[in-house]
Amino acid sequence: MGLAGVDLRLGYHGRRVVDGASIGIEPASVTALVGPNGSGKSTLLRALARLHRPEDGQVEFPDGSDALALSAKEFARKVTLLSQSRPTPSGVSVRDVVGYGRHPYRGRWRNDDPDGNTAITNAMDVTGVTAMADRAVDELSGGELQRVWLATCLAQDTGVLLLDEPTTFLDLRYQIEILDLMRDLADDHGVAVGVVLHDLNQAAAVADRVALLDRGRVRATGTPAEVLEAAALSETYGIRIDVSTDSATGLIATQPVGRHLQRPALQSS
Ligand SMILES: Nc1ncnc2c1ncn2[C@@H]1O[C@H](COP(=O)(O)OP(=O)(O)OP(=O)(O)O)[C@@H](O)[C@H]1O
Repeated sequence: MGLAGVDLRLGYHGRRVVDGASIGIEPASVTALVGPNGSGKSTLLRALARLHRPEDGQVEFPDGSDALALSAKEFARKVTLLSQSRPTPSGVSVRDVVGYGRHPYRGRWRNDDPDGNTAITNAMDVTGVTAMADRAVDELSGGELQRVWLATCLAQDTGVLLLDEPTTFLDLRYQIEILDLMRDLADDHGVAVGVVLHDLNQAAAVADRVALLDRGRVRATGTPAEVLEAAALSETYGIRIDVSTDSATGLIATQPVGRHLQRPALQSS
């Protein structure tokens, strides 16, 4: 299961912010969306998740079927989005919030969802929130809450997982764990992962494919080595960005260059 946006035109109150963007979120693969603030990454991801209605263009599954034609429940069994801003419910336990992820499987009866408890337990386990299962979500730190929302998405058990800046608020350990988790989901479970990342080095490390957005258009798509290229990045972000390849790992490393790097102490080292 994957998902594609084809020639999407998206805007707010008549102002066009994404103009003819096409992007494929492939199964068993991680696709990273990168680009400057305001380039349209979140809007594009929200359109793929059907939370932003396109003015033009299609959202479709790999067989060409129209994702906009499914019922809300059918769509929610296939695609989920970890978005940047979700209102935090007050007085609701972590376990119950993670259980929200099961809504597409629940009907009128209690035992409509035989896989529910296992899905909830697994999702809490891999995101490291099991120990806080009985705490109220409005008492959690930003990073803890971020992991609970991720667990909610995982409990939804979809073939397409869209993540908008999932490492924001997280300490280094959980940033790395979430990148690891994305790879595991793609490699071991065939999930199509689409993720907005600001850290280009994280994008280079985790993604199979990168899409570089620039003022509402997809400027380049391809492997990290093809897309994370010094001239294109420097022009897109409006600062000098050096790019190198680690000879041992083959990983792309990007280094934005500012005056703070030109201090004598750094230059002599
Ligand atoms: N709810 C909204 N109403 C009006 N304009 C919006 C709204 N949300 C986003 N925009 C505008 O749409 C454009 C694209 O925003 P979007 O959030 O998609 O960019 P982004 O690349 O995700 O940015 P960032 O890196 O800052 O999160 C911006 O100019 C933004 O001001």
